[in-house]
Amino acid sequence: MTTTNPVPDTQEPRAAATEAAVSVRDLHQKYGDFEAVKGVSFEIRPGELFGLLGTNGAGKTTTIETLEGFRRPSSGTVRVFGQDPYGNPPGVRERVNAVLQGSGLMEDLTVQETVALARDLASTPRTAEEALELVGLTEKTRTHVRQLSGGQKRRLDLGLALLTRPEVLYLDEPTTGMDAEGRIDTWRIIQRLKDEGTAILLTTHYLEEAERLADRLAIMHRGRVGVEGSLQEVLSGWGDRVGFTLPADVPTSDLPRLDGAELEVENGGGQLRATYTVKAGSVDERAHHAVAALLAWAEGQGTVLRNLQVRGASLEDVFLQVADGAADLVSG
Ligand SMILES: Nc1ncnc2c1ncn2[C@@H]1O[C@H](COP(=O)(O)OP(=O)(O)OP(=O)(O)O)[C@@H](O)[C@H]1O
Repeated sequence: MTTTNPVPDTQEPRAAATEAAVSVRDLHQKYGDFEAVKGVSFEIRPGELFGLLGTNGAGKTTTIETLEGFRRPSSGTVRVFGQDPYGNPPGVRERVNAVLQGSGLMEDLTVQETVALARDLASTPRTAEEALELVGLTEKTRTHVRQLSGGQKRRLDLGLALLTRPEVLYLDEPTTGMDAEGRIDTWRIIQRLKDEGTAILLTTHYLEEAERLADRLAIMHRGRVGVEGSLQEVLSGWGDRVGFTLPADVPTSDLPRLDGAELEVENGGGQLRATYTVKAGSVDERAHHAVAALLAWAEGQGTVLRNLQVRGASLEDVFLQVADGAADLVSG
């Protein structure tokens, strides 16, 4: 474990890396008759960041709130260090913290007063200086909360959550409202927490955030997980894209069919662009075979593949397919 912060001797040793810090098994959660979460399962180990992505209303916050112990599951189990977190019992309470969407900051307090108040409630907190330094608010100690920008308030929320040195940290859209610099700073802090062994559950609408930070991720839509796995697992299941501009004198119907590839033709700026999504064959070689077949076809036509591009699927491609309902319980 890489430790960039001093950890006092009074700290309990962190759980062994093989033991799940957080475990969610077939979680269902209902609001009255409406089922917001429909069978979600995942685990998070110490030092691991699990990214929970999804469309609006997919059930991410409901899942986090259940893990936090605000709600009992309608069915299924959630465990934090092997314990039921409902009601935030001792044994869970001291080891977990969260940055939630609606911050409970008191606008009339200064940053310093806010941190002091939170420290009073913690058993072995970081110093105020350390927490504020971690989130880049050292120069704002005397500023009133109401005078902080939206992004600075998110940083303060994170600083408060870090005071208790949580072993499990729930981050519900922690960088919403931050500028690009603030977001990158926050990613550094989150990376540091991971290196210290913190198990992190992150929800975000910024796909790049998940790409940078998540060891594993799931994309939810309407209460279900559409895809789950490491970034590489999630992307490799969705094929490589081979695209080119169709020569003006070649009709779409002349485009070749490739085994295991779907063809789409789009009109962009008066030009037709053909894109093959190649899913069949080995992940390492399928793009090569598709390009070779297309080059042979072009040569036979006496033409060239203009603006030829080859790329793997992006997380955005996968997200959009899940949101479209095209991905139904596909796992990496
Ligand atoms: N207290 C509640 N009572 C009834 N329905 C609720 C309640 N809270 C959430 N819902 C519904 O449950 C579904 C899941 O909501 P949730 O907030 O968990 O989604 P989310 O994935 O966090 O969404 P977003 O990305 O928009 O924040 C939504 O359809 C929402 O309207």
